[in-house]
Amino acid sequence: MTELRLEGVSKVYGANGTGTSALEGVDITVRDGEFFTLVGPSGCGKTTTLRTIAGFEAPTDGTIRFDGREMGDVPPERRDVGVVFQSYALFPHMSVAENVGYGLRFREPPDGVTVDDRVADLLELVDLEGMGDRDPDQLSGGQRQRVALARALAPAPDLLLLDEPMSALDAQLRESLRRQVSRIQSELGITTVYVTHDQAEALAISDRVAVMNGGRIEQVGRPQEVYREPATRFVAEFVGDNNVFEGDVRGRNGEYSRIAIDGETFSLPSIPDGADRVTFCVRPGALSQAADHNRLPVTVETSEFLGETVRVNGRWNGRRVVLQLPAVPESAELTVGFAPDDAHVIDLDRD
Ligand SMILES: Nc1ncnc2c1ncn2[C@@H]1O[C@H](COP(=O)(O)OP(=O)(O)OP(=O)(O)O)[C@@H](O)[C@H]1O
Repeated sequence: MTELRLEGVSKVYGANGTGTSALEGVDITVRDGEFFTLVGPSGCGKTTTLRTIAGFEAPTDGTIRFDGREMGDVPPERRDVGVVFQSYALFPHMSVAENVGYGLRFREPPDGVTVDDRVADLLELVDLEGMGDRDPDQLSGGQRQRVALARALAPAPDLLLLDEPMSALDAQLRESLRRQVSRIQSELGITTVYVTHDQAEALAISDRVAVMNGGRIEQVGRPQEVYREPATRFVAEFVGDNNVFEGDVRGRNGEYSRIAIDGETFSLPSIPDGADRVTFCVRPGALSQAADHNRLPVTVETSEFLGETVRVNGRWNGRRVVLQLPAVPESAELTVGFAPDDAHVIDLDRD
């Protein structure tokens, strides 16, 4: 099994590196057996990162190592990497079994088993036993992606790379495939890098997540860390709904700091001396009408019924505010508050 390391990896497309800068100094360590996800908006460099790991693109700068071994001169077919792309990319004129067996064209099956046995094992692993004789066009989208996964896993690669493998599927199928991928990954214990623009999917499926933006890594952490303790404003706003505020630090009040925003005073957990400005965030679920601290009046603009809760979009002094309430509010004006400990400080500045 394999540890993957990216050290200062940059990529500039175009002749002589004069075109688009897609990656800027990306440092990532993916631990042996880990399910690691690259998440970020369209164009942030996720696919480019995956393609440089696979060897389909050469980095302009930096180093990629598998278990300490530099991959610079190693071509893709000698990297022991299984890749699954967004589109199914199955061969339409080959049966399901032939598609899976195609993964073994460069390599003998592991442990001396026959190709047929290996293909049968893999079809069982992806819950497609008995479907080997079908053509790809006799399968659903989810089943085709499972064939693609079986094909990638056939030669027992050291590393599995998945580039938005579920994005062409409907929501229900996506969730069921997500559970299957998760089960298979932990059964095999294979080091996996997964790419998605869907932050909810990233949080649900990963051991750790790297949030990318503009070719850079904004934060790497466990899903709970990235969600509860975003390191940057971008992460706070990209991962789940959030409210980000900026205020002036106005001294202490016991164990709390006093913060002024538009002349109103708020209490936050104690802020280190020397900071004049603070950027902090409060999750929608932490803003409640019952809270008696840090109250702010909100003008409701839209309400979205989500089943268990209602997402309310509103404004406070011109700022966008998102609330998560148990029911659609009865009035267009309401006051909510938050407990100081529910605020997370993102950034501190001096004037
Ligand atoms: N072959 C290429 N030639 C030139 N520029 C490219 C090429 N591939 C990607 N880019 C550019 O590099 C940047 C990163 O693209 P990349 O595909 O890695 O992003 P992404 O995060 O995977 O986006 P998406 O989620 O839309 O697939 C973008 O600005 C893109 O336009």
